[in-house]
Amino acid sequence: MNADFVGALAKAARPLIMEVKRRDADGRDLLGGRGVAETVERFEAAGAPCLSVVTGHWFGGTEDLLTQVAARTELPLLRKDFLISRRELERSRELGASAVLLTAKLLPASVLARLTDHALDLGLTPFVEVADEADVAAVARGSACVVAVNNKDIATRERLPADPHRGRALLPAVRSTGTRCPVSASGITDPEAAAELIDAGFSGLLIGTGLLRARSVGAWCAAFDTARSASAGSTG
Ligand SMILES: O=P(O)(O)OC[C@@H](O)[C@@H](O)c1c[nH]c2ccccc12
Repeated sequence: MNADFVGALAKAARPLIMEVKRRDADGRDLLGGRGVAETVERFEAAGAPCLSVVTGHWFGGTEDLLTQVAARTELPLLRKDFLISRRELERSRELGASAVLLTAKLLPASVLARLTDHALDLGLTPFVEVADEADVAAVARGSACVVAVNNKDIATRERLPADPHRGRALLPAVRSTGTRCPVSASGITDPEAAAELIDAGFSGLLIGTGLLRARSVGAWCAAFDTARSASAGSTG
């Protein structure tokens, strides 16, 4: 269905991209015995505007996981994988993705630009992940992209703890790409910290582990809402 990913995120009451991921970087199960259908239902019930689906094998993902999620929801889907070719982007669209991960750290700038253009030609939103200023400098067609700061490092296969300050420090550079949609991704587990990132100026957050491990996604989101209204009250 390839629905509008950025539009859905922009109008969401809770701008949380909720992620379906089978395992963490150390191979520990994240679905907690739930099936894909139940996981999608939990996220939809909590008002997710869009979902991320990890098809990357580091995290126990497969293409079939995207097919399964796409069969169960109309929400716009981000395919999270280390995509490196035009063919993979075409395949992502066939499988039902609306947005595709392009990892700046992994791709030479010219390839990143070419894949960004190809994604846009296919009607897919480029979700460009950056981790430092050099990555940000390589972003092409920023105004048409989601630009997401990854708080973890792919060089260590995301096994080391996240650096939550990375996003704040990089935000001015991220904005200078022209993106309408700066996102903070990875390692966000606590609703108060999530609310602070929105306060700091991110338009969306991508959260996998924190929500998959939450006993109740609804309660996590309610705590997020409370933390946001508390900070809105304190700033006037
Ligand atoms: O589970 P976390 O810490 O909330 O992280 C989500 C997401 O950012 C992470 O899964 C991710 C970041 N970069 C990726 C690249 C491929 C697959 C997955 C990812």
